Amino acid sequence: MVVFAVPAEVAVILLDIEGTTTPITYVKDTLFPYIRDNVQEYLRAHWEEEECQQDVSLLRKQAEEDSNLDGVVPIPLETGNGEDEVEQVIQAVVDNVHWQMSLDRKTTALKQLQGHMWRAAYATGHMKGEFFQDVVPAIRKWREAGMKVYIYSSGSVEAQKLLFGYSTEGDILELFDGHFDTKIGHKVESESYRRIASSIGCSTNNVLFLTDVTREANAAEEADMHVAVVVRPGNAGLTDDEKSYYSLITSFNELFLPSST
Ligand SMILES: CSCCC(=O)C(=O)COP(=O)(O)O
Ligand SMILES: [Mg+2]
Repeated sequence: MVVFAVPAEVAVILLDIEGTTTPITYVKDTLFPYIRDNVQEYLRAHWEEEECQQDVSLLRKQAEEDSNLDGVVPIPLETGNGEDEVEQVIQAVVDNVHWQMSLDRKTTALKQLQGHMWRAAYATGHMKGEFFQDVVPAIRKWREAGMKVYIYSSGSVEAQKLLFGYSTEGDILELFDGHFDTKIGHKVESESYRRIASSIGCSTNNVLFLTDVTREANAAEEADMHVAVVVRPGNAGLTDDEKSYYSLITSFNELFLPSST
């Protein structure tokens, strides 16, 4: 087994979700289809609620920022012109969400709506969060060794809490010291990692970030975090240069903590 020796200065392990703790197939075959199939019905059922209107406003603002992108679907303002107009706006939101998802965009607006939609699906037992089998035992071991463990995902903090709160392993939220999403900044920007360390109250070099995406690893490393790239079944392939540059792990069991015997 290949071993990644965690540097002694590391006190915090920061984890990505999709492709790191959780199979990409779970996200692509369970989480995302639920959104595609249910977004229209969800919007019709919740349209009058403040939370839903806030989600729509954020998506509208994002569509304005995206106006130069190919295929973007603008979301018109509702002027109070009756049910037909509401249906047209809902259809625009549905088309915008489908368009963003076809590109696997990680905008805060899309992720916020998705988090709100998954709430009902988890609470009714329709979905349960899934993890690679090494994940939960390893996190328990790290915590016993005194490590703090945080999540940083493009999925909204609410969506993260649902995934870990309603999972095949039960409610395992207690295993995490905190959660970050794109509200702190995008995962491919190094400033986001500086903000995370500052919010935790440590230096960036006290943090080890585990992710499947090399652009994220690169941004974290630029901020002076330690990184290892996680290679899991179903993840995107790495180039030869990436394979030789990054420390790679295929299981959390390959992390060797300084206190391990
Ligand atoms: C609860 S996370 C849902 C998955 C998701 O929406 C996503 O975009 C995953 O991105 P990650 O940053 O975890 O790779
Ligand atoms: Mg990922």
